[in-house]
Amino acid sequence: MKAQYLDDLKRALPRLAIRENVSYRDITSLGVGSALPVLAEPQDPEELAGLLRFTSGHAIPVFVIGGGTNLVGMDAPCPMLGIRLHRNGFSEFSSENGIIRAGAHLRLPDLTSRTVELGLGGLARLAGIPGTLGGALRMNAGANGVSIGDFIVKVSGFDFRGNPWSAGHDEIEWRYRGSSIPDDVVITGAELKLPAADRETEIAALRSEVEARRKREPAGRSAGCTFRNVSEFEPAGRLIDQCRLKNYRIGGVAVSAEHANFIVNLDSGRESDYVELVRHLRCAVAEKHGFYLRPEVKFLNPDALPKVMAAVEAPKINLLLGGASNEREISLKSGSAVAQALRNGGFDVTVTDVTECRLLPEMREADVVYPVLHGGFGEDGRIQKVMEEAGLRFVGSGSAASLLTMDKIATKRLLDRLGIPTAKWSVVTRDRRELPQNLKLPLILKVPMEGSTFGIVKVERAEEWDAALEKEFAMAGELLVEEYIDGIEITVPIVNGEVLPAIEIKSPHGFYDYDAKYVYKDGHTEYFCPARSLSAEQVADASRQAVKFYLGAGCRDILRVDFIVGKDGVPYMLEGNSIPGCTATSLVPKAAKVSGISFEKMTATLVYAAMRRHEPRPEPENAAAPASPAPARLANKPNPLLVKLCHLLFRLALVLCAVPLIVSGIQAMRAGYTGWPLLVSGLFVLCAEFLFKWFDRLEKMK
Ligand SMILES: NC(=O)C1=CN([C@@H]2O[C@H](COP(=O)(O)OP(=O)(O)OC[C@H]3O[C@@H](n4cnc5c(N)ncnc54)[C@H](OP(=O)(O)O)[C@@H]3O)[C@@H](O)[C@H]2O)C=CC1
Ligand SMILES: C=C(O[C@H]1[C@H](O)[C@@H](CO)O[C@H](OP(=O)(O)OP(=O)(O)OC[C@H]2O[C@@H](n3ccc(=O)[nH]c3=O)[C@H](O)[C@@H]2O)[C@@H]1NC(C)=O)C(=O)O
Repeated sequence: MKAQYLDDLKRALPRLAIRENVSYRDITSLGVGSALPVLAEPQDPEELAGLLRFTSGHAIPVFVIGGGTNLVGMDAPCPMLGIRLHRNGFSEFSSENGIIRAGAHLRLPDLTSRTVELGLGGLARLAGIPGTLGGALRMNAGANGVSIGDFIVKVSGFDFRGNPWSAGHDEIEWRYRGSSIPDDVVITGAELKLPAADRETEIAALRSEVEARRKREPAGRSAGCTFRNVSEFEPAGRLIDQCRLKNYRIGGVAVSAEHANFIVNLDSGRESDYVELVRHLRCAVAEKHGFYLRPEVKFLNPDALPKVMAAVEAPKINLLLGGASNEREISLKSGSAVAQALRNGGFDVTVTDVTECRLLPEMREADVVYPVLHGGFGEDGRIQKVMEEAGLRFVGSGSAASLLTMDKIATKRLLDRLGIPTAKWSVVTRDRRELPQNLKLPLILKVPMEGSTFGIVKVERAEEWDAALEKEFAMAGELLVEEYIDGIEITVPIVNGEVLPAIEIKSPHGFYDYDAKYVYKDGHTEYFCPARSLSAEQVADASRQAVKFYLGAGCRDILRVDFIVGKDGVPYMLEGNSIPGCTATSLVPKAAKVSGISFEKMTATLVYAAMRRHEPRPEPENAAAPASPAPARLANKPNPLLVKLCHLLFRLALVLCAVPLIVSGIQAMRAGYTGWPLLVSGLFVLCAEFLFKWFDRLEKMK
């Protein structure tokens, strides 16, 4: 059917090259679909501007087509007018003062070989990309770790109303396979700055890239990679391949036998076949790997992408970050990194910066809540309690285990109970502040409820004790004191009950404080994974103790357990972290990577662990969410004198009850009555305490 506006367009722009019913086989590399009703090919910027003024003035929808190497045509007639820049007016190539000016119609292989001829480097690794510069810029085309955006000085074009548009490198956000160049812009050219390079070397690099690509990728008709990679460690091609779907065919299209992320048109493919196959691959990968692949190709049909995405729905995750503790900044970084990893895996992620401990609507709406909060209410069990009470599924330990691992004094008590070696320790308060006599200097003073090494002070000499206490009492009224253990610091991550390789930490400060952990990044603190200075037995020993603590404390999903391996070779446990950091310098992702688990896989696995749990006691819909009370410190030890006094009084009360019973029993028996029940009851009451103690002992015997 002829487009109604066509005659008016021809009258308005008589020189404009217009083609009707152009087969998608002629204008796209994949070649599925029927034919594009109208294709306009402006020959210079002025004609392009005129065309855009006409289409916007007549409300005619348009789309831009470059080399067509990433496009999927449609079976039904396309309601949009296609605009393709004509070779004549948009293939400029010039070089002046180190700046290359190139037209948007130039194909990347052409652009690359011309720059290499001029002795310029940088682009050789992009030499095999078949699209035009325009398409490459819009999608920030890349290969082998290099993207076109890296070399751009300025991009120029026209917006869809026909007005000139341009933007400098820094005004554009260059993403993996995407840029912030507005959708309603036709790119006409760009300026690039390339480094000088040896011509012969670059020519050789270019040839080897083209050759490698020829071997790796299918020769038939395709639109390049179908899906974006989840990450460089989770390439879509491998994920599909592992589903054994090479050669899988629907109608006239099939998964390439050479590279599973390519779908090839076997000559008679329809758009509907292609969409069905993309849906099938997406479902298969979701089922086997738990990732929700996102298409890289562009569908002309506006209904196609929603249909593909509807094939399998990704879980909704509400990621909590920020918090109100000292560690807020770290949580913002960790949380953003986790959110990005989950998005790379195709999850539907909403991010909430929480500053108060309460239930929020987005938490209820999510399938899983993923708290990445360090310290404060995020890690001491309060937010977990709120979620448990609302029956929400969330990643990480529950409220009781969170509180236990956050509370350094409670942790010490548990370590003693479980027989896990730990530094000798004591507790000081404002009332009992003297240097514990049973501990040897140097000592470490710790604020019990702080994380990330906040509030840790080392006391080398007795004279430093009072000053150190003053500093620490500003943060808490009760402090943990422990003997300093000279040795090698290691940390053992546990993810879903699986122990990951231990990491050895070498801090420039002697001990791993906040600065060493976050401020100096990789440059100053050194990490070795696997640990380089310990024997396999020592690492195995630490791993066993870490698991003992993980189970003993009732933790789940994720835990990082810190140790110092002393000069005696014993791993002394310091503490557990139930929400360990996930920044660039964080340790759990490092260890996961060493054991072949990508960050994306690790975060996805944690989401699934939470999804499998059933949290009981759901609250009624829209119930008001009470602010959570501050947590009671775990096992706060009562005054021992008071306990002793109560015990004595209890014993006295027992004797006072027992004596009248025994006396009455004897008297009754003497008088010829059945007094023995009274006598036996009295004796029981008298012996009750000893009986309880005896039963307790029997129960504890293994
Ligand atoms: N790495 C590889 O091996 C491969 C990479 N590719 C990449 O795919 C992309 C395809 O390039 P190409 O074939 O030229 O593009 P296509 O013709 O396939 O068009 C793809 C999209 O690019 C946009 N586009 C194309 N030209 C322009 C322009 N002049 N101005 C504004 N937007 C434009 C359009 O986006 P919109 O619809 O949003 O306007 C269009 O939908 C490139 O990035 C290419 O490098 C392709 C195959 C293999
Ligand atoms: C093809 C495109 O870009 C390509 C680009 O050409 C190449 C070269 O740098 O790197 C990316 O492919 P890719 O990640 O699949 O790279 P490859 O080197 O082919 O494969 C990655 C890994 O997956 C494995 N792999 C790949 C395909 C397969 O069927 N089976 C398999 O196991 C490979 O063995 C390799 O270990 C880009 N794809 C994406 C989605 O980022 C495109 O954008 O259309």
